[in-house]
Amino acid sequence: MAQITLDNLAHSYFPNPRNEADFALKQIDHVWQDGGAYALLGPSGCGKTTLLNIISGLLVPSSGRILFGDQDVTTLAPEQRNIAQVFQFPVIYDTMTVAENLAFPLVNRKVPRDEIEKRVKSTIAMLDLGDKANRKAQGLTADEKQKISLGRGLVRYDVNAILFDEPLTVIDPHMKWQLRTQLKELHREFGHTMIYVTHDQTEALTFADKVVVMYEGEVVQIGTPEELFDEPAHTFVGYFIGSPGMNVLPCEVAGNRLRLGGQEIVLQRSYDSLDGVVEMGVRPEFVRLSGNGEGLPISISAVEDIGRFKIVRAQLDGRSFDAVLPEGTAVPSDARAVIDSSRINIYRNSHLVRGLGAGT
Ligand SMILES: Nc1ncnc2c1ncn2[C@@H]1O[C@H](COP(=O)(O)OP(=O)(O)OP(=O)(O)O)[C@@H](O)[C@H]1O
Repeated sequence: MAQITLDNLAHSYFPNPRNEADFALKQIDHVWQDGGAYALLGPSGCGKTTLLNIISGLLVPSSGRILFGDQDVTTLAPEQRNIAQVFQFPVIYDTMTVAENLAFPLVNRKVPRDEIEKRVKSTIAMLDLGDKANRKAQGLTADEKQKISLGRGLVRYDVNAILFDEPLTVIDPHMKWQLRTQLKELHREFGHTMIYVTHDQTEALTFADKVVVMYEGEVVQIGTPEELFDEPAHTFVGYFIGSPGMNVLPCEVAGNRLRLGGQEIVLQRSYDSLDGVVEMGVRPEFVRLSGNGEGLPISISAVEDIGRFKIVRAQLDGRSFDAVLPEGTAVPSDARAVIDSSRINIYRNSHLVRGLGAGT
């Protein structure tokens, strides 16, 4: 296992990139700690696969270096990097049995026979493929084939890292949860460095200790699930994480005063004068509704009862604005929105501004 360092990395698929937009991966500096469980999360086209392929060696970056420990591996081929990779679709041998498929990466590396037997047996048990061990892969379902693919990554124990590229896409929803939990347990037990690419926030947040959020070729935040929820570093993270996402509204900020919806809110922190586009962000979970005239005027367009909570869809200052209310909370007919000021984040040009100290 190894720490993986991305040093000044950037990649363009164009031979002569002319501007930022020509880069699928803008400049990235990042260290993946040895033994960490990371998720690489972002929408389609943000550069996740490009980054993963650079780490695995399928792609040589246009600039920058990649290090495993102290070794510069930037130009090394995938087979020289000692990495296991699991792709979106099964990569297995149809004519081999399940057990033979799992043994294959170990046989290739000349692992002793009794060790191979032990590893294959425990991988089969973990993936619940016991009754299929001696069946040819050919006749198995897509789910089962993908489980073998996962197994071929997990059966190896001496790898620098295991990379997963949307590995559960073809897996049945119920099984997804089960496999994710198993991956997490495995990580706890063996401590491999794992990098898991997904565009699904639930997958990322349940699997990873640290989530790396990408947007338009850039890493916009690296944090624990809690950090991404409490203090999104970029408005995109606010939208993308959480369901519904964070409310983001243009506003004016002076010192510790925020003006929104024709009213003033006293903030907990104070801000120097902010130029550019200034916005406030607050999670719908930190908004309550009042029926006594307190709070900001809103107009409610829908109330969705989800069971354990209600989502109130509204407009505030001409922008969409959501509130999440606990089960059983009444929605007043002339409701106004009361925002927990300690949970307001301030953004300048989409990036979080931290502000100073507690407000007065
Ligand atoms: N081989 C290629 N040649 C040219 N452009 C490419 C190539 N592969 C990817 N791109 C472009 O690079 C950008 C990043 O793509 P990438 O596949 O890394 O994103 P992604 O986040 O993995 O998306 P998805 O979730 O859809 O796989 C996209 O604009 C894509 O069109």
